[in-house]
Amino acid sequence: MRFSSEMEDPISVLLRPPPNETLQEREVRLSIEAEAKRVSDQIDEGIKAERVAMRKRKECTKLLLLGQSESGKSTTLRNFQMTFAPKAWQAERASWRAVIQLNLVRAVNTILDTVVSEMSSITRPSSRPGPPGISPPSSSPPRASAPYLGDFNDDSDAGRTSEPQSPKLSSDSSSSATPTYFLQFTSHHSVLKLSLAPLRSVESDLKSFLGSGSEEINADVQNFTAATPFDTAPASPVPSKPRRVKEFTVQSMSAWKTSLGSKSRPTSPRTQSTELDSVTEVIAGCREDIRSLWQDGMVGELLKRRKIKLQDSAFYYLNNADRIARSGYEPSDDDVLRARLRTLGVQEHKLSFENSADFDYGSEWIIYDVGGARTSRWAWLPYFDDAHAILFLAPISCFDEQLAEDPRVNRLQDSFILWKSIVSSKLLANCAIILFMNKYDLLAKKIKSGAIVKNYTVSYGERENSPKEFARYLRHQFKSQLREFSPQSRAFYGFTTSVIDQKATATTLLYMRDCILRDHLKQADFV
Ligand SMILES: Nc1nc2c(ncn2[C@@H]2O[C@H](COP(=O)(O)OP(=O)(O)OP(=O)(O)O)[C@@H](O)[C@H]2O)c(=O)[nH]1
Ligand SMILES: [Mg+2]
Repeated sequence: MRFSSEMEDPISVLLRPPPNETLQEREVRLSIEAEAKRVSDQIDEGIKAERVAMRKRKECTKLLLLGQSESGKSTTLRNFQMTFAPKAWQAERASWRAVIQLNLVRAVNTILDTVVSEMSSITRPSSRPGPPGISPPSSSPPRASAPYLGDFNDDSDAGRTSEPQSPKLSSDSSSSATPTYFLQFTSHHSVLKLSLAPLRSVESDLKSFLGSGSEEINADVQNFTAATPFDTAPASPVPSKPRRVKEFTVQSMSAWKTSLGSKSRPTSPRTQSTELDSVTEVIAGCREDIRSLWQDGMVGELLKRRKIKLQDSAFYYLNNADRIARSGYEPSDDDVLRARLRTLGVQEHKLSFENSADFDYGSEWIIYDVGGARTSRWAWLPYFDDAHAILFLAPISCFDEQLAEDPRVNRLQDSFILWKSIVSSKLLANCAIILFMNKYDLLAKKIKSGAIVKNYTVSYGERENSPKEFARYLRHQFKSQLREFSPQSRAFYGFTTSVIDQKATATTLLYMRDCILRDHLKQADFV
C-alpha cells in the first residue's frame, strides 16, 4: 500500500518532530531518544546472550559419574581434568595438599592406635581374652571381613620391605600344644608413641578444615539407606522428593574451600593458611618417626595379625612419607589421584576442553560427581532428567568386602544391584552408559596374595582364579544385564581400569569421550 500526502504512514506521523521545535527542544528530544535506544539495545543484547547461554547449556554434554562409595568416581573426575583441562588443573593441584596430608596422618594414627592398644593389652595380661599370647581383637574392627591385607604383601612398592624385619617374639611357656607368641614392644615403641602424639590434633585440625567429606561413612541404623536411586526416600531426615537443594550442589573441587567460610570456623583465609602452614611443620617434624613406625617389623607383624584394613591409598602415602612430610611439599598428579575425600551429595563440575588440536576444543561438559554411599543415592534422581551419558564405576577388587554403610551387603553384589537399576531405567533410556570395571590393580594384588574368588562369588565356579579371567567373567555379566534389562537396545561400552594410572586412563577417556559425543550427536539427529 502506498501513502499519499493525505494518507500518511501513522508511524512517521508519530516520530515526526513537533512543529515549531526549538533547537534546544530538539537536542533534549534527541538525547531522550538516544537513551531509549541504548536501553532497548541493551535489553536485546541481554536476551540474545541468554538465548546463546541456554542453547549452549542445552547442547553442553552432561555426564553423570555413578557407582558405590570408593568406586573411584572422584578419582576419574580428576583424570578428566588432567587430560582435558591441564591448565586449569595445574592451578588447582596445590590445593590438594591438605587432603593428602590428612590421608597420610590418618594412616599413621590408625597404626598408632593399633600399637597403643596392643601395648596396653600386654601390660594388662589378665584383660586378654582367650589363650595367653594371642592378640586380642582390635578396638577398631577391620572395615571389611576380608582376610586381604592390602599392600603388606606387595613387593612392588618402594619404602616398606616386603617381608617384615624379624619381630621380637616371646614364647608363652604356659601354652601347651602349639606355641603361641605375643609381640614384645620396646622403649623405642614407647618413644614413637609419644613423639607421634601431635599427629592426633593435626588430624582433627585437618578434618575441621576440610569439612564432613573427610570423615568416612559408618554403618548407622539412623541413616536412611537405599540400594538404588529409585527406592523411595523417607520423609525425614531427608526430603521425600529430592530437589536440587543448595547443599547438594557444591561447586568444583571447592567443597573444603567453601567450608572455610563455614560458621563453625570464623577465621580469615590468612589465618587458615597460617594454620595449615603450622600443620605442615608438625607433620614435617614427625617425618623420621613416621618412617621408623612404618618400617618397624613388629608393627608390620601386628597389623597382619590383627587384619587391620587401612584405606586403599594408605600404603602409597606411607611409602612416600619421606617426600610428603616436608615443609615445602607440593603434590604431584599421582599423589592427588591417590587422595581420598568422600563426596557429599552431588557436585557439579564444568570442564572446558583446552587442547586447541582437539575437535572438541572450547566446548564445555558438565560432570556431576555424586556421593556413592547408600545413604546418598536418593539425591541422584533429579539429575537423571537431562543427562546425556553415565559413567558407571564398579570396583572389581572388592568381591570379598562389605559395604561400610551396611556390612550385610557384599560390595560386588551392590554394584550389580545398582547397575541393573540404572540400565533398566526408562528415565535413562536415551543415555549412553559406559562401564569402568575399576581397581583392576588391586584385584590383581589381592588374587596374587592368595584370595580365592569362588569362595565369595560362587557362580564363578571352577574357572581359573586369575584377575584376567575374573574381569572377563564380570564383563560378561554386566553386558548380559544391559542387554536383558535395557528398555531399548543400546551399545555396551565396558573397560577394565585402574584410574590411579593416569596415562592409561587418559587413553580410555579419549576413546570414551568419542563414544559419548557420537551418541550425543546421534540423539540430537546431527548424524
Ligand atoms: N589402587 C587403586 N586405587 C583406586 C583406584 N580408583 C580409586 N582408587 C582410590 O580409592 C579411593 C576412593 O576413590 P574415590 O574416587 O574417592 O571414590 P568415590 O567413588 O568418589 O567415593 P565417594 O565419593 O564416597 O562416592 C581413593 O583413595 C582413590 O585414590 C584404582 O583403580 N586403583
Ligand atoms: Mg567421590
